[in-house]
Amino acid sequence: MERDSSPSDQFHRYKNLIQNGDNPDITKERQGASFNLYNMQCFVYENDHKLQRRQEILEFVESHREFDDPVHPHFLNRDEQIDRATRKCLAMVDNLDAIDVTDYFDEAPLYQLLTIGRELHCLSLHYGMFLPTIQVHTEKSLILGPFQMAASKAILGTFAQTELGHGSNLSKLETTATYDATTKEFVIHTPTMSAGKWWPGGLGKSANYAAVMAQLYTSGESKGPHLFMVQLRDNAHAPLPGVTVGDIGPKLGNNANDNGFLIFDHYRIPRRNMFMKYSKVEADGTYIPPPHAKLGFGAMVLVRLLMIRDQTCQLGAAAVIAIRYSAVRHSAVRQGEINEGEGEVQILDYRTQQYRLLPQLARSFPSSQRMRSRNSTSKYVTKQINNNANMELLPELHALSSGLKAVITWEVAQGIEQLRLSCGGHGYSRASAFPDMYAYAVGGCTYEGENIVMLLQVARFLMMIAKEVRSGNPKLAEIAEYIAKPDAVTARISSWKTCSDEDIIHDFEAVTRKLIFATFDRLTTLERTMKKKEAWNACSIDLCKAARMHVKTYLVKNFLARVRTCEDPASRTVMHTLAKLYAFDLISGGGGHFMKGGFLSEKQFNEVQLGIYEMLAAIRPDSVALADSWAISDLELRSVLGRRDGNVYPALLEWAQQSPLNQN
Ligand SMILES: CCCCCCCC(=O)SCCNC(=O)CCNC(=O)[C@H](O)C(C)(C)COP(=O)(O)OP(=O)(O)OC[C@H]1O[C@@H](n2cnc3c(N)ncnc32)[C@H](O)[C@@H]1OP(=O)(O)O
Ligand SMILES: Cc1cc2nc3c(=O)[nH]c(=O)nc-3n(C[C@H](O)[C@H](O)[C@H](O)COP(=O)(O)OP(=O)(O)OC[C@H]3O[C@@H](n4cnc5c(N)ncnc54)[C@H](O)[C@@H]3O)c2cc1C
Repeated sequence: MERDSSPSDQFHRYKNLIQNGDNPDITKERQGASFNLYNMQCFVYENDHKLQRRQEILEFVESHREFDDPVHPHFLNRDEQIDRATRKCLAMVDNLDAIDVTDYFDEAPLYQLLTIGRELHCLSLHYGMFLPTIQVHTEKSLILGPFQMAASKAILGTFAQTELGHGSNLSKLETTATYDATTKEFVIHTPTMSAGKWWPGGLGKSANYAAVMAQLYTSGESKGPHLFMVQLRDNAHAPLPGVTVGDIGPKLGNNANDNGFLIFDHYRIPRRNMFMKYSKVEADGTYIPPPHAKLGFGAMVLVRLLMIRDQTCQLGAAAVIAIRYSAVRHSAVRQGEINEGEGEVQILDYRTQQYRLLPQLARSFPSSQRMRSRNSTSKYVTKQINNNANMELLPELHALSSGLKAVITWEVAQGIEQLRLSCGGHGYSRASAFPDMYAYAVGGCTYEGENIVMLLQVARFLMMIAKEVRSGNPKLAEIAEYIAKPDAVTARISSWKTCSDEDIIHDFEAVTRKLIFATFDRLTTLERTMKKKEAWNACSIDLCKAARMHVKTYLVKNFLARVRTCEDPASRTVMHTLAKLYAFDLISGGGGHFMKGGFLSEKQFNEVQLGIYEMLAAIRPDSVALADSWAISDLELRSVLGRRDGNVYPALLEWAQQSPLNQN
């Protein structure tokens, strides 16, 4: 039987209805902004040079055909996804001149987003961890060879640390590297099933080398986990004898990445393949320890810092999508009319919708800003370690990177989910980009240090500071100076219009201090009757709460400080309101901590709630322009719902048209 019309015909009939030009609602929103978009974008990206570089990189990618996608990636199967990502990846690294490759925080991630998209791929670990491991852990005199080979892709590597049985607890890893002084080799071995490496990205099919974390044994003694450079596959890419390797199968996301497993059977590598910048094994087997026991974990610290910025940008992009969509979407049901009879409203006008969107938008700014200065802190710390063997800043950097990683990846993942829900049914479609964003972001809560485990590392640092403060002889890191300030009995917060930045900071610091000392007192009391580790476990929920609050206080202080540097008054005004919304929303969410002991009165708490509602109304007219201030191109956003021109419905039809089910 002949059909009236194919899906394709029907689609083309609709396509004729596509309007030319931008959606009028979104244009009107842009015209109503209270600030100059360019000035705001310069503030967000710190200067116009960075903004200009974003545009140049976009133009470069758009003008190179090898970055095109003949088929929309959403409609590919896993093999095709891996092929596509690999092809793009190679094109990307063949054109590295387009970017400043040393700019890990801005240009490199942007370039990758524009070329491949939002997912880990076959070379993510090569560039994200293998190269940094070589940089951080190879002796200066030896670095050139391996670095050049890795940089030129003569070898492709991954970072193989996690095992089937142990991921967080590095001290219990089971893979062994036993030094044989007679042959001057290490024997790498997987002694049990749980010792098999599991998860390393790019290991399944792509990598021919790995930085392998293994327990070092020399002269019959165990020396703890150390890193080794291990060749896994030969020139024909077949696994070498003694190496069993493969892919671990599909995951929640990042399926273009071939995460893999790895088993060693008494596999021998030369002595020089141990990464010996900090600790060494001499030819006769003598062990030389590192200047600081945890220097071997340096590459992880660097990647945690990189993740913070990258993940925050995902939240920014998710907020852009949801805000733009909320400006073009109208509520069609009668109860959706705010004033009956006046017709449908933009969903952006619902206060509940603003409450879903704007705190997430606010959340996306502070951590992205701070990462720029964290970048210089990490460079400074690395320099100190390299030049002077100065380890003093290491605990601070570890606590800060672990804490920010844990708080931000969690907030980003939750934020993306909230923003997805705010887009109703269309948020559930992959066309929106939310499912891919969420899958990417939520992985960050686990990899590079499971979030709770990371918070407990921050708590260790805070308990150490609390102990020093109580002993009256504190040696305080900059991020912890407030812990030694005198107690405050009452909160200062008042109406959002009148309360100062100092008032907000005062209250955050006071509440965090109380939380830290209450936890410290509970811990020390329990330690009188329990073993230390049992007492720690009994207190661990409070320890995590204190750690989270410490990180949030840090973020609030830095957001407010950054806003003060904004030179354009109109941009500063709206950013300041956004920073206050961020702080007030945190107080509202953490009300229990603030109201404990009557620190924040009920009247003040009501002011906070009312302040949030009023700030939502104040920011509402600027919300689309604020989303635009992220300066994210459509290619980077990869979302039908978030397109700049707001022409969502025809684009959704066009996207669905590519489904293989519609091809016959
Ligand atoms: C593009 C890139 C994509 C990335 C993809 C993902 C790649 C990966 O996931 S790779 C695998 C990542 N794995 C991890 O992150 C594992 C997480 N676990 C760890 O880091 C550790 O086991 C950890 C920190 C939890 C505990 O370490 P452990 O040796 O047991 O130490 P612990 O006994 O708790 O603490 C010892 C001391 O060392 C300190 N310390 C621990 N780590 C560090 C560090 N990195 N730097 C400085 N100090 C540190 C602690 O602060 C503590 O100090 P103190 O005694 O003064 O309080
Ligand atoms: C997408 C993805 C990519 C990855 N890529 C790599 C890679 O390239 N290379 C690599 O080596 N690894 C990689 N991993 C592994 C990753 O680093 C580990 O999964 C991560 O470190 C957590 O370890 P785990 O899986 O053993 O979790 P576990 O430690 O088993 O955690 C399970 C639960 O136990 C809790 N827990 C564990 N220890 C404690 C504690 N001391 N106190 C309180 N609670 C605790 C955790 O909070 C969590 O709730 C990847 C993982 C994912 C998901």
